[in-house]
Amino acid sequence: MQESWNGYVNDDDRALLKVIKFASPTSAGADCIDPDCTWVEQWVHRAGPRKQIYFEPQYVKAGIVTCGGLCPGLNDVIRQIVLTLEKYGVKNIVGIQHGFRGFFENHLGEVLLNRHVVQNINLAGGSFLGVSRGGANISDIVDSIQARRLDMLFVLGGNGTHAGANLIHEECRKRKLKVSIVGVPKTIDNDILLMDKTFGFDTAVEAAQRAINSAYIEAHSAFHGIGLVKLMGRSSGFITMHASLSSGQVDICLIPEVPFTLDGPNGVLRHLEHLIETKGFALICVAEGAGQEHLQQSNATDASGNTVLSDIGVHLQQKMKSHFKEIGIHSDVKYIDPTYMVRAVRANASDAILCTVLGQNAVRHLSPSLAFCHTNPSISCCLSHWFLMETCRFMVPLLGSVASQPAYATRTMSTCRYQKSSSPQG
Ligand SMILES: Nc1ncnc2c1ncn2[C@@H]1O[C@H](COP(=O)(O)OP(=O)(O)OP(=O)(O)O)[C@@H](O)[C@H]1O
Ligand SMILES: O=P(O)(O)OC[C@H]1O[C@](O)(CO)[C@@H](O)[C@@H]1O
Repeated sequence: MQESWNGYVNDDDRALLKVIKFASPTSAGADCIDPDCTWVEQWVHRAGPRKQIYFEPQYVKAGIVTCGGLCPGLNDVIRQIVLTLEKYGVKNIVGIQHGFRGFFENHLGEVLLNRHVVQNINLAGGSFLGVSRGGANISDIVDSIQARRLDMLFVLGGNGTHAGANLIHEECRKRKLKVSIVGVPKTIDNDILLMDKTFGFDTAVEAAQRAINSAYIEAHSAFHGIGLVKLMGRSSGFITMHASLSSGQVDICLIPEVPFTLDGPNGVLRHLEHLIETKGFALICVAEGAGQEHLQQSNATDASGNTVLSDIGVHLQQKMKSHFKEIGIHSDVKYIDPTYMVRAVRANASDAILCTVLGQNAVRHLSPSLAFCHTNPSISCCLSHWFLMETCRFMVPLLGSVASQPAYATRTMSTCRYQKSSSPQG
């Protein structure tokens, strides 16, 4: 007899990662593996509630950790993971404080989590558990996982965090520990090409509008005003581009993917002169990673090994001031750096929904066949399908950029949908 629809995802369900078959490498956005653009299907496990789960919820101890930089929506994901775990009957849920450091810095105790504790944490930005960079001593972390008797660990973070999560998973396998490591990709920069959109990005773009609008008003009101806004984006310009496009006020948008010259007939400074001559004012939006070639590099790295960037905003501000002084034209430069103001805010409605479904699906996939799959899963949404992807695929090489991925417009414009289920897993 045919089984009726029950709201569960079949373990053999798959989602297709890429849906366009390019006919030619010259087609817009084509990323072909050979000159014939041979079609390679990439199927991934579909995410969602499973009929059978591996763990006995009442005996499970689950941990949650947030690593890297802040991102709007972290609290929404933490909250939803806790609420969903509780729906399954898991009672022992703990938060690890301040990223991977919380595993072995003894003064950072576990935070007990339940629906009462997390009920309102989504009303604030930041991470309820705290974040940190550095401190990924894998062996110590796995010792700590063993000592704490964790059965599952939800790791929220970016490419560095996923590299760490992958190593933790491998170490657990080596020690034959039955610990399920689940990654939840987090990057405010939205530079994971496999996903429609990462949580926090939408909020950051929206929050950046205030800064852009203020810079516009300052520039517009001043005599020969030039407004300059610096936004986040270490190696990708998605926030800057989207914030500029949506504002409709930006004259010059500078992103890491597109090199530019400052001086000369095609330089930014010459174009500014033109804008001042013709419009009377100008507005520039720059991503923090743009134009690094114009600056002295320090070779310094942060605690996680990320390159510390030189300040392109301050550099542009100085260059513009001295340029207009040199050519004897008055200018009034107003510089706004709202970097942390767009990152520390609470998630907007669209990100809140994205985080809710991410949190739910991160918990839901723990079926017998997937709980300890060969490579640990990370949860994502692509072309409206929620899917599970090996965590290692979220590491550095898959990070995207505007220029290297012209197809980004379709990627960021498609939206994630979710199905509500009335089952306990729903
Ligand atoms: N290659 C790596 N292998 C193992 N652990 C890593 C690696 N890179 C970074 N980590 C660890 O992962 C954690 C977070 O890394 P990082 O600070 O680079 O942030 P991220 O996850 O990339 O997020 P963000 O997008 O905010 O930068 C840190 O504890 C760091 O030590
Ligand atoms: O100052 P922090 O906390 O190291 O974070 C800065 C970095 O974090 C990011 O926001 C990514 O999370 C980058 O865009 C930025 O370069």
